[in-house]
Amino acid sequence: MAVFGAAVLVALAVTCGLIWLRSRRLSKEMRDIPGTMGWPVIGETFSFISGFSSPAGILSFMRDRQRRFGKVFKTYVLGRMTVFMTGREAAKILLSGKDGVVSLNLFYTGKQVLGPTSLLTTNGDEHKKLRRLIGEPLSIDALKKYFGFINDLAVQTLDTWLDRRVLVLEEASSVIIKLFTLKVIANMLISLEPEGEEQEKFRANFKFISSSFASLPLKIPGTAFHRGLKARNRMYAMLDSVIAGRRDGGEVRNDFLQTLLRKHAKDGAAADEDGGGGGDRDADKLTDAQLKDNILTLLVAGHDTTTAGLTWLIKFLGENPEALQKLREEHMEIKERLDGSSHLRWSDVMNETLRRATILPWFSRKAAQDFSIDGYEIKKGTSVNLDVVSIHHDPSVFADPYKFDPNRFDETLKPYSFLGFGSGPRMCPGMSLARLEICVFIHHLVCRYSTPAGSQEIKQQQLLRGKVTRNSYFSGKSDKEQQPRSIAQIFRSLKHDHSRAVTRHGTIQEATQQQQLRKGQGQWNNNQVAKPIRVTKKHYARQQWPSHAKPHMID
Ligand code: HEM
Repeated sequence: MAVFGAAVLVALAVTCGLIWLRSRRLSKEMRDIPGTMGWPVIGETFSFISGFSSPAGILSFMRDRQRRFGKVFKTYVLGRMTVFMTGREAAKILLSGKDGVVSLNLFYTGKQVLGPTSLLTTNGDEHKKLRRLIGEPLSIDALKKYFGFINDLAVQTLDTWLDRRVLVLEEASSVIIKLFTLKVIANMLISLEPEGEEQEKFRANFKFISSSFASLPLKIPGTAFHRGLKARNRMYAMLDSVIAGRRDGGEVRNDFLQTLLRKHAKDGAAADEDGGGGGDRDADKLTDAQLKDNILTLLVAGHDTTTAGLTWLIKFLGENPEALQKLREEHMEIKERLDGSSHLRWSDVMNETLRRATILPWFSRKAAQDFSIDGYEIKKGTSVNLDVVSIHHDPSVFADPYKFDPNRFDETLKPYSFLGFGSGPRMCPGMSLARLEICVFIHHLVCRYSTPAGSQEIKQQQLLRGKVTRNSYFSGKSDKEQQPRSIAQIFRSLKHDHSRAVTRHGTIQEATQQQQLRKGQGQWNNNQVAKPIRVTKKHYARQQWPSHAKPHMID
């Protein structure tokens, strides 16, 4: 076993060394681009991680280098020579997709887990075709039918907080993921029931898949990558059986999978794994392999991001009572009008959250051809990253950029200045679903947890008294016993806890990435997003908290 371990370590060291040498050669070829490669093999990875972990987040790493080298600089981080660039002009070149200048740059582990026909592993015409075929069931109109399910689940999830005296932001995030975002997306894609054995199996497999995405590329039993691939196989077996059930005519559901199965059946029959045999007409149909790869892709890309968006939104609202009050007034009005068929219209607060939090801090691409930017030549094959955090905090576009000010979205923004959902051919196809989920959740949050009129000072008894049940909410009853809960109190504790987390570890996202590094899972994918840090019942019982997630007792 020890010999085997040593052999793996030697192989890893040799691979890292070779990658480093290749990167040095590339760096020499691009000697005009300012920047530093840092230490041999490690490069600037430690500064990158420590910048990431600072209160200012990745912005501190970027700002420091932008001051020294300018808007385009090279560095060696996370096992790659990479060129960071920022600004609206760079965004236009990298995101507009014009002339196929760049392609998406996913880590090896991500590619293997998501499969060769995922939206995230394809480029060019193949990618364009997939976007077209998959995008339709994610349009606003197509999503209307999920409103009822999302609405019920939001209410149920919020019910779990009703009797709490303490809410830790990381825990809130974990509840949101477990009870809301993951269930919404699994139900919307394949009608997975929110409770039961199948849901449990699905969640367990999904957890392995999620963590393998950002692991070391070792396909050895016991490693996160190996576990992830195994879980992927189990997930695909489950999808195969669901697909077979639908085709046998046993089950007809009103979900994403059914829409695609109906649309992409070959002459009324099933599409084959090979995707061939049907002539030109079938070139525009999805194969089963494409269907499965992309269901998994939507799951992976769709639930962590939405969870992070919701968590940050809760944090910012807690810190900005004025915005919270305005939002509450707006949503109380919506609530008056809500008759099951109205839609929620609200976006500024969410856009401002996505600007300040910048859930995907940089977008990773690979130069598909030589191109120039700001007078610098970028060679084909170079890893290039668009630093979105700096764009979102550019004072020439966003005055007082660190202020949480939803009103700034009342003005028309300059092109490529807000990239919360990206832009161009890779713009987020799940944007409408994410907006719907967040909007419905926040609607119930601000309507049900209230600050007593005219007072920001909430008494503990008010917080603990009474319970707003789902029925009483929908029946419109609002007697004192049913409206006493204070969102301000909860937010105050969230703010307290999160400011600690931010001070010690940067952001929720970074804290998680650090955890993964500590666990030896090494590198992460650039597109990785926030994961909850678990605070379990045991922690409460023993009063032992993960150091960055100590809860604040309200009383
Ligand atoms: C608040 C929630 C979300 C945020 C902030 C977000 C953000 C983004 C951003 C910035 C991109 C572009 C990345 C790039 O250009 O490299 C993207 C792409 C993507 N998103 Fe989202 N997203 C969210 C929710 C969702 C949901 C709910 C889904 C699935 C239903 C989803 C699926 C995807 C996919 C598949 C891509 C890749 C598209 C492609 O490469 O063509 N996202 N997302």
